[in-house]
Amino acid sequence: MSTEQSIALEKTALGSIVLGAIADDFTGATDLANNLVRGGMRCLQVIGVPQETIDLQDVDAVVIALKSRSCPVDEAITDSLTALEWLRGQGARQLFFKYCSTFDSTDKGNIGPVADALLDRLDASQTVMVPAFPVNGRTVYQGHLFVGDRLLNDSGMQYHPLSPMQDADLVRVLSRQTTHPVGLLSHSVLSQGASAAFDHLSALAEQGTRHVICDTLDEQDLDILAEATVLMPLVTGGSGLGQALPAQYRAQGWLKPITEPGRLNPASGSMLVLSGSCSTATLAQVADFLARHPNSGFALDPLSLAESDRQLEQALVFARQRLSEQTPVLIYASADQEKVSAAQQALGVARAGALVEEALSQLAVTLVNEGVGQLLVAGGETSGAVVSALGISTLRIGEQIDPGVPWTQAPLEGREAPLSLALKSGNFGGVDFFTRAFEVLA
Ligand SMILES: Nc1ncnc2c1ncn2[C@@H]1O[C@H](COP(=O)(O)OP(=O)(O)O)[C@@H](O)[C@H]1O
Ligand SMILES: O=C(O)[C@@H](O)C(=O)COP(=O)(O)O
Repeated sequence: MSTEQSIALEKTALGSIVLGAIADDFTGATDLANNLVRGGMRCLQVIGVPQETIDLQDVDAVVIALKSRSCPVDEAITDSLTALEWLRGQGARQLFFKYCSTFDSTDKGNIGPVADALLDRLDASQTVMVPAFPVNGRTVYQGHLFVGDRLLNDSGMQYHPLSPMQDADLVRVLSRQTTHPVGLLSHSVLSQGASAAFDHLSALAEQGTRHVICDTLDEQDLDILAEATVLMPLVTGGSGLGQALPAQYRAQGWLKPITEPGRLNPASGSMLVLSGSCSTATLAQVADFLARHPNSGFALDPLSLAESDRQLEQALVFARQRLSEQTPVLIYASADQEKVSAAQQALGVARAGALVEEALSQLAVTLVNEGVGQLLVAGGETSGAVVSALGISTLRIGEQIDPGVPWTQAPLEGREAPLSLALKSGNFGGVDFFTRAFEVLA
């Protein structure tokens, strides 16, 4: 650890929580919170930077969910720094900047600029970049990100509506987003263990290498990385590292023995799925749901939404009728690459996305008010829009449905029973996710 790192650590080592995390989207935040809970931490997820005092007495980790993945760079930096200051105010010993396991970003950012701003504010000289999430097939080798057996740029992510990933070489991708040197911790070093990894990071820090992309093939590599980086003021990456860090915090004596995660209240109310994700896994989940539940799905189209409110009203009528039959209902804008491109060409990328997010948010608010109690939202940006519209401020983490996606519960103003809510990352979950999720809850 460099002197700068130890000074920064000292500054953040005074208070109660162990880990403070800043997630660049809501599904990513839930994914990380889920893995921290699975690692034995008592974790609270908050939506945006809390404006009121929160009781953190029985909390080891706070994950702040931001909607900063696809917004303008300056906004992402400001929001992330505000979150950082709040977390430091709670005494976080380590900070974690959570982004997507598929490194979703553009040449402008926001991963590089936000990481730089956080490092500057912490007076720290280096951080690691560990996007891998092996249990969901995201691995990194020689700095190249794989999804299953495909390179990132051949995985479907090259067609993402907001952050198309057309380059799998993360050193090169990040080098376009920062003026600082980007290095690699290769698997050949990692396989020699935590002290070899630590020495390599220190040597790179001495040469001025600020960001280090880390190869990661499996859970064992994540354990090694967690051990090598536990004393860094700031780590960055996907939720895989989040599952490995708690054991290291425990080894440092920072955590109490493993606690049973608290159970959520029994779910109640009708079942609704809102999907604005166009990722490959979601498209298959939509198709599977429609095959299992004929006549229980309603498709939204941004081109129609742009014309008038008619389609939104029709969706509402449809949902009300089906929900009264006590079966899960799906309302989706999820569409294949061709349809998404057509909408984007006609309306612009931002407007097409915003129309869908706005429509799904309005439906969520109305239908939750009318009795939906079990809500599944597919898509990171989509979840950000829906959860914000519902005015939710905190989430308790419950049972995992599939790796990276737990059920959560959120208190809602003016309502006795909390809302059961699952926020599904675009590419996570088995093909029958939209059906099985409700069975898990039952
Ligand atoms: N049919 C469509 N045409 C254009 N954009 C769409 C369509 N359906 C959804 N979108 C937008 O695509 C984006 C998908 O992003 P997101 O919700 O983060 O999903 P994922 O988790 O799969 O990345 C959202 O902004 C959403 O509003
Ligand atoms: O790390 C991951 O892959 C997820 O936690 C995540 O951030 C996914 O984002 P979306 O696919 O946009 O939901």
